[in-house]
Amino acid sequence: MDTIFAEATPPGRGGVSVVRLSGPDSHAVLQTLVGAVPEARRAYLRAVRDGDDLIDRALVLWFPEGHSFTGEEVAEFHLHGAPVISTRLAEALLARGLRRADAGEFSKRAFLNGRMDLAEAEGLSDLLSAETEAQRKLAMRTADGELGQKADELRSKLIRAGALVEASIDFADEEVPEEVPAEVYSLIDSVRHDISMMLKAYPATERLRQGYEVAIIGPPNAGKSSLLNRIAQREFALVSDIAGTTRDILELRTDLRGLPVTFLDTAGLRESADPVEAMGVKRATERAEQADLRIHLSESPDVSTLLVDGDFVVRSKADLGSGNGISISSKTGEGVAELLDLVYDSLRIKAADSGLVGHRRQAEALERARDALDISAGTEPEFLAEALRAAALGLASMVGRVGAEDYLDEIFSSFCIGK
Ligand SMILES: Nc1nc2c(ncn2[C@@H]2O[C@H](COP(=O)(O)OP(=O)(O)OP(=O)(O)O)[C@@H](O)[C@H]2O)c(=O)[nH]1
Ligand SMILES: [K+]
Ligand SMILES: [Mg+2]
Repeated sequence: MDTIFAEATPPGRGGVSVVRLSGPDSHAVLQTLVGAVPEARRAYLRAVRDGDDLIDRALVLWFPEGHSFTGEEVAEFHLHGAPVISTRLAEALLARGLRRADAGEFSKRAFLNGRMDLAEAEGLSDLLSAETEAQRKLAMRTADGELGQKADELRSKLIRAGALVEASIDFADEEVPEEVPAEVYSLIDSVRHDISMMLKAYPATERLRQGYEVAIIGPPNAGKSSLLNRIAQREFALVSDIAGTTRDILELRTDLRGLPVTFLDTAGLRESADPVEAMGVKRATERAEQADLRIHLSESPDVSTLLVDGDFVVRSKADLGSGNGISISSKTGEGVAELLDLVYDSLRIKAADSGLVGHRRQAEALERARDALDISAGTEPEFLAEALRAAALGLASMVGRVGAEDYLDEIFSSFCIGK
């Protein structure tokens, strides 16, 4: 392993800028730059010098091997937050043979050194990209190792069941038939139950992690773009009295009381001779079908073919006249807050079904464990033992204890530089 470094704080001016080093040369390089290396894991104010040049007076931390984020020797410089200072330090580090870290390389080293499992790394990546409170909570649980703990709990049950089965094989002789103790089946049942609960919650967890989509659809001139602008509280989409104004899908990312919700403004739905508008209508239809919810907006609500249970049928331009059902006016703002309440309530119910497994990779590993445990009573002990081993392997791969190689690049490249 070589020694890497990166600015851990975002580039630009700020109060403090943190530069982090990791690898076997960290101690030696730190010593050259600051003289006496600080006591482990304590912040010391030190003059950072490259020869005669005083680069900065900075807080310096030293983490010995085995006691750091990456598991390697790590040093941190908390510099004054001016880009010229971190650039000057980078120059001094490059001159001493250190290399700039790739995106996610610190975390990848932490994984390779057993400082975190793969699910924790995925959680960390989610945490860094979380935009709302609900996403933060979800990511924090995974980053904190909850999934790994769960996997260990289930694996130890399978290992116990496996040991009981092996014992029954060893003790069986020619005359006495092999008898699998009842405890084996109760252990398998309990693991199967927990796995199926986790898999059941997977789609809801994945949705919450990625964020929800709410499509605003309806005929041309219904006021869809006007509603989007009301929600955005700014002139985001083009509005005009010409039918067919919106063609592309516009995405408005919002934080709806802690839930990640992207509202989609779409082309007005109608048969159009204009090929460009027709493309817009096709896109609108396809995207609306995939959305978590649809707001069917029109001046005189009628049932659209895209209506799905749980959608909202909403009358627009309430300032121009009254009618039944949910109605809004994007001109006066009437009814918009109430509509957002309804959307929030509906998505909150979906979010409440979420669990811990929110990545396809994790779910697929869990499915392998589930499938391996699909065994009927009276299965030969040898087969049973093999099935238990396969299921334990599925759980181990869920947290990357085995078979992680294929995913490393994909997972860690999504991190930022310096993480
Ligand atoms: N009085 C009134 N007029 C509205 C309201 N909402 C939208 N309008 C008007 O209705 C017309 C169409 O509004 P848009 O928001 O462009 O409608 P749209 O559904 O996005 O239309 P397309 O993109 O063409 O499908 C514009 O002239 C808006 O000013 C409303 O609440 N009250
Ligand atoms: K319009
Ligand atoms: Mg529009």
